[in-house]
Amino acid sequence: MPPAPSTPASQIAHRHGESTIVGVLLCNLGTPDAPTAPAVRRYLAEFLSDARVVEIPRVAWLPLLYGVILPLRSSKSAAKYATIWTPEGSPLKVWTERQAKRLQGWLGEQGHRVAVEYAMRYGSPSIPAQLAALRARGATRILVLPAYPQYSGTTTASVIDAVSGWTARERNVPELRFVNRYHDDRGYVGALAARIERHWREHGRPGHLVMSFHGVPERTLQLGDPYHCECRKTGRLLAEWLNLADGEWTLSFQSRFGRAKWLEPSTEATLHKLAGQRLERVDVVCPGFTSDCLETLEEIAQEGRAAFLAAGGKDFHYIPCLNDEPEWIAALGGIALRHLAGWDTQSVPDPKALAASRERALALGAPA
Ligand SMILES: C=CC1=C(C)c2cc3[nH]c(cc4nc(cc5[nH]c(cc1n2)c(C)c5CCC(=O)O)C(CCC(=O)O)=C4C)c(C)c3C=C
Ligand SMILES: [Fe+2]
Ligand SMILES: [Fe+2]
Repeated sequence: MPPAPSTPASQIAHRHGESTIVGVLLCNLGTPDAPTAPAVRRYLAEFLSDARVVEIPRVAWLPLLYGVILPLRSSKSAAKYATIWTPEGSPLKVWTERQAKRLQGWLGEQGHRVAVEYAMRYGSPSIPAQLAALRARGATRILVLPAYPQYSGTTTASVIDAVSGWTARERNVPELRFVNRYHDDRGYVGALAARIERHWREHGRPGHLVMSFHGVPERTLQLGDPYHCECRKTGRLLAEWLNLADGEWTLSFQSRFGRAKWLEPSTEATLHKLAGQRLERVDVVCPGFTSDCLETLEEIAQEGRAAFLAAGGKDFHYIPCLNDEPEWIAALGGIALRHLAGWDTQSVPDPKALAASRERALALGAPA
């Protein structure tokens, strides 16, 4: 909070010397406030007018967005959201909020004094609002932790843009660090493997595992976006961890949008192909999504299942996302701590340790 203009200078100086804290901002994509056409329209308008997401010149794209896409898609999408909505709200928001709370708890248990908040790139609570909230809690150093394990210009870089937009308007900018990726983090891949193995202990192993990642236009790969390579690496590491042979798993890309060519193979085509192979069962996991959301619960668990069964597939299991699994919270904590290295996050010092260090200092002749 900036001091009120009338605050005496002596008090301002005092406030600037107040104790500080390290903040962590867990940033996810965002989701509508309600499963209704107007709320979905507001959300999609903000999301799809981000030039990081749709890389088409604004003069060509905005008339198409406002004239065709929003009028057609908002109510169709709202009907899909209605099928996954929970009493507490949109699953993406519910899980992200829970992850932030659990991460705060985990870091506290490890003896770290850190303020954790969550934010949404589109919709609420916004990144600027939550950076301001961390500031209000006394954070002078902030780690920005996107909920995306694989870096993409369409997602991770857009979070960085939003943070930069906020700092451009601030006078006393906190120290900032960004986590750009953790696609090959042992904690993350291990938490995914634990999630899948638990499913297999309860239900047996499937004939085939599909790892479905959110797609992006193929052009982004040609332009140097590392997303495709990072998805492939996550897939390979996960398959190794699960001891899957080459023919036992497929990596695919879902959520195609628009007419351009997107990364392949598509999840839809992959499920269609597998349905024809007389396998006992196919499981689908979505490793790029750390929280269940519309893309996993509706597109995969509902639409994907229906398409697979309609094409002659026998049995389909959707394996839920990491959500608030304890292994995942510990992995997130490990990722945060590695990026916080050198920033003092220790809890209020133990009075005994303080007294002992004062004794040592006095013995060395330091002033009391
Ligand atoms: C228009 C192009 C899109 C790109 C590029 C894109 C990349 C991308 N998205 C995610 C994660 C999520 N996307 C979600 C929903 C969603 N995505 C797009 C479009 C693009 N995404 C749309 C239009 C929508 C909205 C839903 C719809 O109308 O179909 C979600 C779920 C949000 C929720 O509320 O549950 C997530 C999560 C990633 C990781 C990514 C690039 C790597
Ligand atoms: Fe998306
Ligand atoms: Fe989708």
